[in-house]
Amino acid sequence: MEAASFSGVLSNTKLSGSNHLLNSDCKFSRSIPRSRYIACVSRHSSEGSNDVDKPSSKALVLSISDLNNTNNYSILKGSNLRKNVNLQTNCAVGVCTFGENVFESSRAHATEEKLGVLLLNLGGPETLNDVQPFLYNLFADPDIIRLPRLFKFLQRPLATLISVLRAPKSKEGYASIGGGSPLRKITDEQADAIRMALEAKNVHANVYVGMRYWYPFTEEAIEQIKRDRITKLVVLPLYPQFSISTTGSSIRVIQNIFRGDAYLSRLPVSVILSWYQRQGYIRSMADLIEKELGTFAKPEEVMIFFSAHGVPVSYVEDAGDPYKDQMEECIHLIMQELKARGIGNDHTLAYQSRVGPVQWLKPYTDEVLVELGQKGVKSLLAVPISFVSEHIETLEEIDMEYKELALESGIENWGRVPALNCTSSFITDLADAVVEALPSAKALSSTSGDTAEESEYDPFRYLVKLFFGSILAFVLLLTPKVLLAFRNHLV
Ligand SMILES: C=CC1=C(C)c2cc3[nH]c(cc4nc(cc5[nH]c(cc1n2)c(C)c5CCC(=O)O)C(CCC(=O)O)=C4C)c(C)c3C=C
Ligand SMILES: [Fe+2]
Repeated sequence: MEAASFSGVLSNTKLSGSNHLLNSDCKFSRSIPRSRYIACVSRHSSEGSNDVDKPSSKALVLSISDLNNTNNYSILKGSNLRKNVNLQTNCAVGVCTFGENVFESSRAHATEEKLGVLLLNLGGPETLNDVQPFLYNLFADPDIIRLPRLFKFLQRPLATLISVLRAPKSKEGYASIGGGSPLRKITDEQADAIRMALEAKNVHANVYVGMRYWYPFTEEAIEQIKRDRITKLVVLPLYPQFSISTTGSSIRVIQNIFRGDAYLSRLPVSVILSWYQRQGYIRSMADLIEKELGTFAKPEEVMIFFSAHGVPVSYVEDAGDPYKDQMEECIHLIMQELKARGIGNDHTLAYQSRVGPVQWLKPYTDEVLVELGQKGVKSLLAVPISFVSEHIETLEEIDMEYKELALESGIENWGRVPALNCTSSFITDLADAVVEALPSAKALSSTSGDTAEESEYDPFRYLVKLFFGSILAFVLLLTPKVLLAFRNHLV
């Protein structure tokens, strides 16, 4: 097989403003400078191929640009990003390295290499008391509530308002699955399993877990990485598909921390941006689906129902989030794999878990379930596809809410594919992804120089914007339509 190498640049520019994690007892309630980043991944290989594991000769350039500043990814739309998403189909793993083109790559190490793997995940409340502060952290993330620049100052008050309004409904959900999220436990188990799978390949690594919105926070994991004097790091988000709201948000946090730290900015790092196209993952998903189909009396009549976590349409259409394209590609690859095994069931994709009064990716899971029931579909297998661990949206939303809705709508036989969790073929594949990412690890910038945005910072302009922004926000928030929308969609 032709060897492929990945190279890229992940450069950032500091902006005025700050991010806060403000849950009451969070150790990291400190200002973290915001940054925007441009991540480019290019791939070089001398031979093209359609095989998932054999990269084509075209360079892959995946750019993620200007998250905070323009609040959109529009400069990528229709050009690089669309092209790249298609190219990524043939790519074994999308790897991004920090700073390669800009800064000198890491020199050979005189000291012994100490490998670290940082698993990124969302995090979830462990008790019902954690729910509101967890939601606060989530809604305070500018990659989750994407406010226009003029309204950025409303991020935290809005996060407080929405988290307080949403908390009772969320608490009910977490109460019904045992009083908290299983995410931390499962992710710890996955970390352990990946460490052992690497050991089996004679690769010795410390594996860390960094959550975006709850303990152990990404900041804590990075502190530990520093204490352990890791000399090379692979960052592996536990989201198969890239979204601004998941992998994008976590990478931004890492970048902000790394660029301000002398040790970290010199640490060679590879970031695996997405891995939904890896054969090991596709085959593991197909295995689970095949096994679960076997539990139905008439497996060939079962509708395979992929239910993906939704994102607001504006992420995809205005900000260029590749999530929808990657999701469709991912499902195509799984269905291809099933077909190769002689399984030709009908399938469909819908999006679940919408929050708030904006348009989310369609079709919506609840609406499609009703339609399928009305059309006479009798057997349905739900496949959660955005996430690789059991969590509230599989255990409560799919297993309870959607199941009930499906049965009410005329579907008689219901099944659900379990999350991959620690499935060994899947864990082995993630370990392979880590090993493949190692050669492209490069150090992030050690230069921090002021950026255009910083030098453009003008306190007078800021105050004027704040003044008019506040008036506009006040008027908007009091609009009966907005108030009603909040009430209907959050509680
Ligand atoms: C409001 C915007 C949200 C976006 C955008 C979003 C994207 C997104 N989320 C996941 C995965 C998970 N989300 C989880 C919980 C969760 N997500 C949101 C909101 C958005 N998610 C909320 C408010 C919550 C809390 C639960 C609730 O109140 O409904 C979780 C569960 C964690 C757990 O506790 O078990 C996961 C996992 C993806 C993959 C994604 C975009 C692609
Ligand atoms: Fe979510």
